Amino acid sequence: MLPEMVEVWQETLNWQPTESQHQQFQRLYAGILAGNRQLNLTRITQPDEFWEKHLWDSLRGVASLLSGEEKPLNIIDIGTGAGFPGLPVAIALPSSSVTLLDSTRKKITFLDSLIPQLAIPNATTVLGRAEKVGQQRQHHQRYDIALVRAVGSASACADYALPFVKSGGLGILYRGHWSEDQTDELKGKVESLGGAIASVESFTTPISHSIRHCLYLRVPIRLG
Ligand SMILES: C[S@@+](CC[C@H](N)C(=O)[O-])C[C@H]1O[C@@H](n2cnc3c(N)ncnc32)[C@H](O)[C@@H]1O
Repeated sequence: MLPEMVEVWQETLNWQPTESQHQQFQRLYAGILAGNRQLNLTRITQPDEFWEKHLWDSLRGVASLLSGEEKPLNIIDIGTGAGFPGLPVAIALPSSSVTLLDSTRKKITFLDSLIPQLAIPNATTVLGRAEKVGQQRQHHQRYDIALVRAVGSASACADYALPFVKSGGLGILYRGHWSEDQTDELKGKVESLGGAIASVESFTTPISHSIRHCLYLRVPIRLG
């Protein structure tokens, strides 16, 4: 069973799951544990660790969207693996559409069986490589937000994410340790892709106090 962590959600993200969202998180945890018996999906299986690294960390990247009235957004999670950060985001933002993209067929097959069990009607999957799918008409510059966690270097993640992002939208890169020098190094890359580094947020996770960063890459509003 996952811990409820009501106060921690509230204090750290100014948000807490409803009872039905908490049940969806429980079903997600059970589904990942069951999937892990056949597939090597994640090393993170203990309840507290799963809560922190898969649920809380996934939602920390979109914290600013959680409180207040939800605006329906088109979101893609690139290299989603077993569904992170995309599935917790789809549960927390039920008015938004979340596309889960991965290049590994067995991961997408797993997600296709998991999504109906979790009753998440706003999540769908796409099988393919980000470099290719991001150039397809139905995906190119179609998303308000592109999320990328643990898929490669920051430069590669920016390369994957920004082609999906529409004018005025955001690429969100989930990183561990990060330095100002790395921001300076990434700046040219992001600008060559037509974006800008809007902000870098640094935080510690609530249980293990691990250091994390989120990089917010803005695609400017294109005129004309
Ligand atoms: C280390 S896992 C991270 C999974 C998840 N984002 C997380 O944080 O738990 C990386 C995933 O990215 C996928 N991947 C790697 N390169 C990719 C690409 N070019 N396009 C789409 N998916 C890719 C892999 O198949 C794998 O499932």
